[in-house]
Amino acid sequence: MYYNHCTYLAWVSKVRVNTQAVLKRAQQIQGRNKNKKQWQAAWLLRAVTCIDLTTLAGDDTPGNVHRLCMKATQPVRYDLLKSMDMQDKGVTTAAVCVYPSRVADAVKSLKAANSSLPVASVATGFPAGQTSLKTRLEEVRMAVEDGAMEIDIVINRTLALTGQWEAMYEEVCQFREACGEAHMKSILAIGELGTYTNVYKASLVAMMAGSDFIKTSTGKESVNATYPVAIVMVRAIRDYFLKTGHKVGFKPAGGIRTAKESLVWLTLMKEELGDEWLSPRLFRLGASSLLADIERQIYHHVTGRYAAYHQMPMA
Ligand SMILES: O=C[C@H](O)COP(=O)(O)O
Repeated sequence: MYYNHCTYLAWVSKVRVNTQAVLKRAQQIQGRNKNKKQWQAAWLLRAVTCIDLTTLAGDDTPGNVHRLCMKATQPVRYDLLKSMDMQDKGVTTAAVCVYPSRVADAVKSLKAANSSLPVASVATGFPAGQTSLKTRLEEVRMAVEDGAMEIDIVINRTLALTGQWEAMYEEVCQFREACGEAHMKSILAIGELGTYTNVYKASLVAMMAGSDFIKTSTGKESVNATYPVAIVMVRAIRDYFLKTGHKVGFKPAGGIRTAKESLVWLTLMKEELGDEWLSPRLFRLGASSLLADIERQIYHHVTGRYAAYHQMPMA
């Protein structure tokens, strides 16, 4: 057990979220992105280092996973990095993220490239989580066995929506155990949780059960990473830290496509949780199509012109 049962149940049952305050704060944060132009490239590079570069498609093959891995190891064109004197700083994304059946391909590609980038894998019946517990646990173990160092589990929304928080806690504890040494990120699938109060409660339960990160979405729900939901989740992280001393990371994911959005996410982390949450140890951006726009903005910063997407290697 990661947390005293009775204390945690009492805490979860008392939770109430003030929706108006959350919406107001989210609005403020979006207007707060006033990074000075000369610092923007540095912030964009910071965003790159926090990306879990993702492919989660039915037509994933060893070939496109290999390209993804190569892009993750060299996410920004060498000439652009050189112009910013960053070519020797080892700029990579934080991880690559793939389906369990593609973990071995990603591990092989990164190893061949002499890269120590971690492979993350979604598991536990991603995205819906509607398979037997036995199957979900086995999936985690197999992904770890294939070399995944990070596992993105999906929580059981049925348990959350029916208020079975203790049962959810027990399940996530079992996922934690199945992960072994691998880091565990718990995906709440906020688009299916109904209320902000449920989002806060699910965040608490996931953290109490030993999650290293809590993550907004699978990218497959109709509502994914929104700023109001992020406020609720990062406040839960802050409250949990103040109460227990444990620092849990945050991963917004799903529908994040533009450099501008990545800057808002960084601002949100800095203002709500502080500078320590601005590094890949405690912050990730889960995204399949964000890097191209960031690289274009960096190109613009360096050259004063915008590049066409085809001028950037696959992102
Ligand atoms: O975990 C990552 C998400 O699945 C990525 O979603 P996205 O394809 O909308 O960027």
